[in-house]
Formats: sequence, structure tokens, C-alpha cells
Amino acid sequence: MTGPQPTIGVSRLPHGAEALLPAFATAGAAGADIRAALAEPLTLMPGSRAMVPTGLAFAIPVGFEVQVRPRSGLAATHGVTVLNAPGTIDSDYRGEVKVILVNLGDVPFKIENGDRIAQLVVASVVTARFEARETLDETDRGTGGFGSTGRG
Ligand SMILES: O=c1ccn([C@H]2C[C@H](O)[C@@H](COP(=O)(O)OP(=O)(O)OP(=O)(O)O)O2)c(=O)[nH]1
Ligand SMILES: [Mg+2]
Repeated sequence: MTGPQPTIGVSRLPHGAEALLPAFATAGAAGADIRAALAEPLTLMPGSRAMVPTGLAFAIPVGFEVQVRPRSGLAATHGVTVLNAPGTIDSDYRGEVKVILVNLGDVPFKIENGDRIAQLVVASVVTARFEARETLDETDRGTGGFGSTGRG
């Protein structure tokens, strides 16, 4: 561990009373797996999405965010991913963390209580100021974008 190690307070909501806290599967993992908190299994039909409850609410220290990212295994094996990846959990959000999963595969995908559905990456946040200006400084790129570089 070399960088900052903030502590994120985690509150178990009533329906997440038995929920496990997010956990890093290995010492070097960047993402902490987060699990579904479900009273009964949920089946995600092909092409459909669901806001999957985790039963947890966070208190993230100011200056940090939590990103909700897909698990590669679910994506590669089942075509199941996080629709809004990376989801953003703001430091001032105290509601339940939910994971918006979408099934891009061609068979139904069943989610059981306690299944690891996504991974959380904690990141530092830079809060920039946005300042209106009449003109912007010139650069080599200028207004070129959308694949403009590398053309002969
Ligand atoms: O995958 C996600 C993304 C967001 N959130 C929660 C935490 C976040 O702080 C809040 C708002 O998310 P976001 O800013 O992405 O959504 P918005 O559509 O901009 O809503 P708002 O107007 O509430 O900011 O919703 C989740 O639980 N899961
Ligand atoms: Mg927002």
C-alpha cells in the first residue's frame, strides 16, 4: 500500500442486514467486489436491465469517489455488464448503492443473493473550477478531433 488509504464508512440497510462488506479478493486487487442483496433471486432477461440492490450505503471521504465497474468474468462469460460503467458514487451520497446491470447476452442470467455483481474502485477526485473565457489558448491540435490525428 503506497497511496492514500481512506476509510469508507459502510451502513447495512435493513434488507442488507446480512450483507458482506465490499472486499478485495487479493492483496493487489484494484476493485473490491460488491454483492447483490436480494430477498429472492432476480432473473435478467436478454436485453433487459435492473437496478440491483446491494443493501449498503457509504460515507465516502470528501476528495474521493467510488466507481462501479463491471466484472470481466460476468461480461466475458454471460454478456452481463454495468450499463453506466463506470458508475459514480459521490462522496455526499448516503442512499443505497445500486448496480445497474444489463444482460447483453442471449440467455437469461440469474442473480442470487450474495452474488458478486460488480467491483468498486476508489479514486481521488479533482474538483476543478469552470471559468468562462472569450478566447482559448492555441494548440497544435486546435479543433481537430474524432480521429483527426495520424492522417497523411
Ligand atoms: O451505479 C451507480 C451510480 C450512481 N449511484 C448513486 C450514487 C450517486 O452518488 C448517485 C447519483 O449518481 P449520478 O450522479 O451518476 O446520477 P445522476 O443521474 O446525475 O443523478 P443525480 O442528479 O442524483 O446526481 O446515484 C448508484 O448507486 N449506482
Ligand atoms: Mg449526478
